[in-house]
Amino acid sequence: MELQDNVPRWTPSPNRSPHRRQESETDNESVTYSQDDIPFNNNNPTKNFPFSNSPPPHIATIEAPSLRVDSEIKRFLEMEKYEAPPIFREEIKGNSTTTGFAYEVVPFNTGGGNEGIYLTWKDLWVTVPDKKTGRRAILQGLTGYVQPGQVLAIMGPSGCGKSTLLDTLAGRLDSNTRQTGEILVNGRRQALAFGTSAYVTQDDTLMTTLTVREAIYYSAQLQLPDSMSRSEKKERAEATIREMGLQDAMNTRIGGWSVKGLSGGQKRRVSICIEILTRPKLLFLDEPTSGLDSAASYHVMNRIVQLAKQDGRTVVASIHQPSSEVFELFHNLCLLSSGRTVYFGSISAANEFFALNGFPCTTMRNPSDHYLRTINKDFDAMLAVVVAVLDGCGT
Ligand SMILES: Nc1ncnc2c1ncn2[C@@H]1O[C@H](COP(=O)(O)OP(=O)(O)OP(=O)(O)O)[C@@H](O)[C@H]1O
Repeated sequence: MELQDNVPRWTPSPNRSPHRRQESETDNESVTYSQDDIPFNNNNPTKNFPFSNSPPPHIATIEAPSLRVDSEIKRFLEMEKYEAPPIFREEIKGNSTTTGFAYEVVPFNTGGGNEGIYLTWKDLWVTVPDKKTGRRAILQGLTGYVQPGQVLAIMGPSGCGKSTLLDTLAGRLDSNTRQTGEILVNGRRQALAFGTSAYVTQDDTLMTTLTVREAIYYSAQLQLPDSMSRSEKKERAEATIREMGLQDAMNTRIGGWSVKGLSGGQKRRVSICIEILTRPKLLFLDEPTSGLDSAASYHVMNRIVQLAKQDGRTVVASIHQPSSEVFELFHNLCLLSSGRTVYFGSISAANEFFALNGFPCTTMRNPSDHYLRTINKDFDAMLAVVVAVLDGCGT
């Protein structure tokens, strides 16, 4: 199948769209789509899962998904269109044999001062032991970047590899995993210097008997360097509490299952506070909004985005199912499915990308719901059974 230059590799051509198949079996007819042509269809659930491994007959003509980076990142990665800083061009000259685009395209600052962190990864593979096949790939050739002042959201169905990608980038993989590919910090293969990054895990492991003030103060005393005086550490702790909007809860006990204390959202913010006390330039957040209602999620994410913008921090966050409001806070989106990149690019271009590929998001729909539902194939087997049963009943 011939592909147009500017469309992603896995794009089904309009002539081979499943929707067109339903309407006509002749390949020469031209078909146009409106937004309403391709809604999620409860009467025909199979229509909703274009990335099925074994699609039902009427969508069998879709190309097998060779999921790669989207056209947006490809555009970004084209050197001639990218105004690279001089030092960056020198780097490329010195590596003329380098073919990977992470080297060639990502703007970075090589200064060692207070500049932010440009993190890029290229052709990242992670495998784990597997009884049947020896090893199983859980990340398959991922490529992407995140830059200072921006928040990258890693999204995808459960088990697609979000936490694994986060762990890989943060250098926290389990010992039974194997990793290949490149991770570059400011354009170079180097380990993150001590104190430059922080990782907020999914679980809030906090001392339930402490108040917010105590938890953050003690953490500041323990984490901050000896070169800082006691009062400077106290000042830093207070500033951080304010940054995360916890000043009104300063004297509230954290609490747990037996003693009521902070709300779930406040606990998340205390966990984040503790990790950002040292002012890390790079922040990894695993599901920062898990267990939070949409208002609390918005509050937490909004604070994080503000912190990224105001201090030029680089933030990578895995996130399950953000509301529209939360989704719009992010700068870039890395959408994964079964360990592969489905989409990598700006939040604003994601809609165009899905529409271009025959799955436009209707205006009233939450875009993140739409993308996740479009790429999720976990329940295809069940849906195929349902369709077969319905067919058997003559419905
Ligand atoms: N160390 C490991 N050994 C074996 N399998 C692993 C390991 N780490 C991850 N996996 C598997 O890799 C897949 C991806 O896991 P991961 O936790 O990254 O997914 P996720 O997208 O974060 O999921 P969720 O949204 O449910 O938290 C899963 O099938 C998981 O079982």
